Amino acid sequence: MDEEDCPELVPIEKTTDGPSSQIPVTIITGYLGAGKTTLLNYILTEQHSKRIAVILNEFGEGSALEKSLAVSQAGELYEEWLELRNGCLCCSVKDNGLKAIENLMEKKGKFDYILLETTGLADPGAVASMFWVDAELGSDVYLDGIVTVIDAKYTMQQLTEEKPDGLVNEATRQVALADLLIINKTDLVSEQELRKVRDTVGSINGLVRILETQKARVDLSQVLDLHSFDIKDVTRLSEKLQLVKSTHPHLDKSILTVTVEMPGDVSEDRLNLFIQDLLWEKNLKNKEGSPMHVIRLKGILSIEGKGQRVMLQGVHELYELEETPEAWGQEEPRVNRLVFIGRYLDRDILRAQFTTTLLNKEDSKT
Ligand SMILES: Nc1nc2c(ncn2[C@@H]2O[C@H](COP(=O)(O)OP(=O)(O)OP(=O)(O)O)[C@@H](O)[C@H]2O)c(=O)[nH]1
Ligand SMILES: [Zn+2]
Repeated sequence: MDEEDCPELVPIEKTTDGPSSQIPVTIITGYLGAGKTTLLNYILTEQHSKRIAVILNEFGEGSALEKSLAVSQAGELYEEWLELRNGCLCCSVKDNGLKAIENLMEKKGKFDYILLETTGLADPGAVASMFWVDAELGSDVYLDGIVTVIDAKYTMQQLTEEKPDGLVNEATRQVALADLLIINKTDLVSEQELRKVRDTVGSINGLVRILETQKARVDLSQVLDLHSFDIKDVTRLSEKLQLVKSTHPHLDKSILTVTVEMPGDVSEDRLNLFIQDLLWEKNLKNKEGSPMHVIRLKGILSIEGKGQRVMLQGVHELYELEETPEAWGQEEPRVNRLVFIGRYLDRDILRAQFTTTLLNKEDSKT
């Protein structure tokens, strides 16, 4: 096999006994200056009963915590964790936060939630993927969700920014990967501008839940414990996937959401081939000949020989199929629902291609 073409990625087998014994991590992402640190400072200073550990990518100007933390500022990387009055822990790092999480785990027992801020230009997919592939980290923590903060005033400009290499820009990637989207700085725009932002981000990511804020003042319960990647709440996921509609592009060359729904059972082998063709080989093309580029993939599947619903999760080239505790009912029609978020996606072609994973009568005879 040609090693160059084929990434060394395999579907992940879960080795732990589920998320219950692990600490949830929420990734907070968003373009430069959108309000990520404001959100985290708000959470840190707010009274709540949770013991949250926060990893800031670095302290911005005028941060409420800046003064107290200057004391522990040693070198490039703050190794020191500051314990706040409300029981939270805080540190700041300059590189990606995974090292910080590893160090943090030495303080296990002192906190029950981790919030990780990425830098404004980070690809949250890359950060998210690390939780999946880093087995050592993965046994201590699990990814709860990706929260993207956007700036109501500048987001349209950021989403349309052209990258010289023709790649998807960071702002769009962050919106595409979000499980929760916070439209911040609503004080700076009119109701009309806000509606445009809402419609545009909704056209990119048809799955995302949207909140609107000033100074990132959110209800914490809407941000934490989303269970976006695990099988904790399959019923809700199934219902949610039923409601998601394919979207129409609002911006040139934009990313959009495509949904495919098909009754029947799929063959697990053919399903893996379909996903790998799409995510790894990238040999599915749209009508114009551009290779489809999937950023986020989610689904509930009915796999041959399995009594339980199977959940599909994908971020960039990584994906996972996991059997859920929820069984198909006796009389219930078995149906597959998939949601794709990405660029150059063509619904008809995806549907046609997905059909090849379905079992027909011939198959079931053999
Ligand atoms: N007008 C207005 N300004 C806000 C709001 N929320 C945050 N800001 C300001 O926006 C600036 C950037 O906020 P940060 O929280 O540092 O943004 P960030 O996303 O962490 O920025 P980077 O880490 O540098 O990418 C700060 O000066 C905030 O005070 C808001 O709702 N309205
Ligand atoms: Zn920040």
